[in-house]
Amino acid sequence: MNAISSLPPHKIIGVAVIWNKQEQILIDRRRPGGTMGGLWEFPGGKIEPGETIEECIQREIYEELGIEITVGEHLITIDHTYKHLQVTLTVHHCYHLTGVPQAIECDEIRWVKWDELDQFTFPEANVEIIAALQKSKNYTF
Ligand SMILES: Nc1nc2c([nH]c(=O)n2[C@H]2C[C@H](O)[C@@H](COP(=O)(O)OP(=O)(O)OP(=O)(O)O)O2)c(=O)[nH]1
Ligand SMILES: [Mg+2]
Repeated sequence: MNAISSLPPHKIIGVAVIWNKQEQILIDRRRPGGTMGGLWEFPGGKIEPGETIEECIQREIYEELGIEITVGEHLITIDHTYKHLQVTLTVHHCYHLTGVPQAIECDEIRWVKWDELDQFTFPEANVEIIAALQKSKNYTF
């Protein structure tokens, strides 16, 4: 195998940190079995051709959870290489507008406080997202 064919696939992902009025964040549990099955994540998914990252996030959140959100400021962009997969996660703060979140494409969903995130197991790439989030919250309050 040469160097090119051994490169893992690269996915460009829009990711949402969705806040509600109670200052909670929405997390979802990935379905068992698949890539990173059973781990918790911030909802989101792959960008489609011609889409901005904000449009991608809004579409994915409607498809996965059936809710409307406003996409707000950029939090962080993470490039991470897993064993068989490379991801670029572009993360935005988002605000819940309407609809009750439904587990359409995941196993389970939960609203949690930012300081409860440590109690859930996320993919490796999320360590930096959670650190950025906790840092920004510490500075806000
Ligand atoms: N949505 C989301 N994905 C994450 C996070 N952290 C993390 O490493 N990822 C990875 C897991 C997936 O490989 C990818 C998300 O893309 P996706 O949801 O479209 O991927 P998937 O594997 O579920 O879908 P597919 O390729 O089978 O269609 O990014 C996170 O916090 N949120
Ligand atoms: Mg997804």
